[in-house]
Amino acid sequence: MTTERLLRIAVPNKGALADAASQMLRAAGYRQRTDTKDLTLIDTDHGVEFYYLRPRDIAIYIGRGHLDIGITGRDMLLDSAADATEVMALGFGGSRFRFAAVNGSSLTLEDLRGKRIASSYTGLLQSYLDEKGIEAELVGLDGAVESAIRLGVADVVADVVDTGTTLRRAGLEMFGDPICESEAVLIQRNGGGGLPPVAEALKTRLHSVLVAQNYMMLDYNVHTDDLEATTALAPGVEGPTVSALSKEGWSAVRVLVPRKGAHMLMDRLHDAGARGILLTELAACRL
Ligand SMILES: Nc1ncnc2c1ncn2[C@@H]1O[C@H](COP(=O)(O)OP(=O)(O)OP(=O)(O)O)[C@@H](O)[C@H]1O
Ligand SMILES: O=P(O)(O)OC[C@H]1O[C@H](OP(=O)(O)OP(=O)(O)O)[C@H](O)[C@@H]1O
Ligand SMILES: [Mg+2]
Repeated sequence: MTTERLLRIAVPNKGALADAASQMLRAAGYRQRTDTKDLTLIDTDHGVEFYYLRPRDIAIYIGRGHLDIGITGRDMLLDSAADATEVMALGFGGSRFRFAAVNGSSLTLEDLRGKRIASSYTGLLQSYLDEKGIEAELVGLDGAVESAIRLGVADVVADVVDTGTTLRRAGLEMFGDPICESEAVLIQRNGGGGLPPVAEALKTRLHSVLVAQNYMMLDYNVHTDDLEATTALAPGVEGPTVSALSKEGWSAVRVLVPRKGAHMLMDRLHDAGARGILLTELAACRL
């Protein structure tokens, strides 16, 4: 009998992605560590082993073939230039990578020529500048990049922006187009061969969590005369489930609807004759 090896999965151990990554894996049915000092966790039921690592290092481990699959930020994957590729966007940890300078400087991309630009993402930054044909001096810093201008080490910064609070507090303004639109992504080695079969189960389960987050279940009752109109408004994925109600001439309808616009849809269904409309959360979902 052959025993399949465990699938080695990298998960951010700290920072902006760590909690949400573990939560998503839990929602997909996997065990997750309960003590943040644990470096690994084996889930034998699912044939997987989790390694909790710095998000910046995850693409390196995967690109060099020491781990199979993992969660990191798209910006970090691109910055690393590792031999790894994005498999699935995971819908959390959204941020933009932007240029910023002192308030009122009103710089443009062209003004970057010959400037000193501080960043923790010099790989990503250099590729962008090369693509735009701009030569500048890059100053690599580990973090808290927003202070680099005030401290005189750089003229401009390129950094991760979420709410923009950190930039505002540092008296900086963004300029130019976003260098990268990032979010948490599932990554694997380029080529992707040789993974244990449970890798496919992981992708399916994560996808099912995304669907469950993006869709809701809608139930309503409707008179048969209005059924065509209401099902046209909410056709579902493969068509709604329609069952007979004990009340003569009425049907019960159950249908999956996108979360976005669900309340607007309830109003329109009501106008079209639907009654007793219920909107409920999905815990998980396989389409
Ligand atoms: N405030 C934020 N909101 C959303 N995403 C963020 C935020 N800060 C960072 N990220 C994203 O999370 C990922 C990991 O960044 P994070 O800040 O956790 O790592 P780090 O800077 O290496 O570590 P740390 O900040 O803990 O020293 C990156 O893809 C980044 O774009
Ligand atoms: O737009 P905001 O909502 O303010 O978020 C952006 C800030 O969050 C991150 O900082 P982090 O706490 O990760 O520190 P670091 O810069 O040292 O990595 C990022 O580097 C920005 O500084
Ligand atoms: Mg950070």
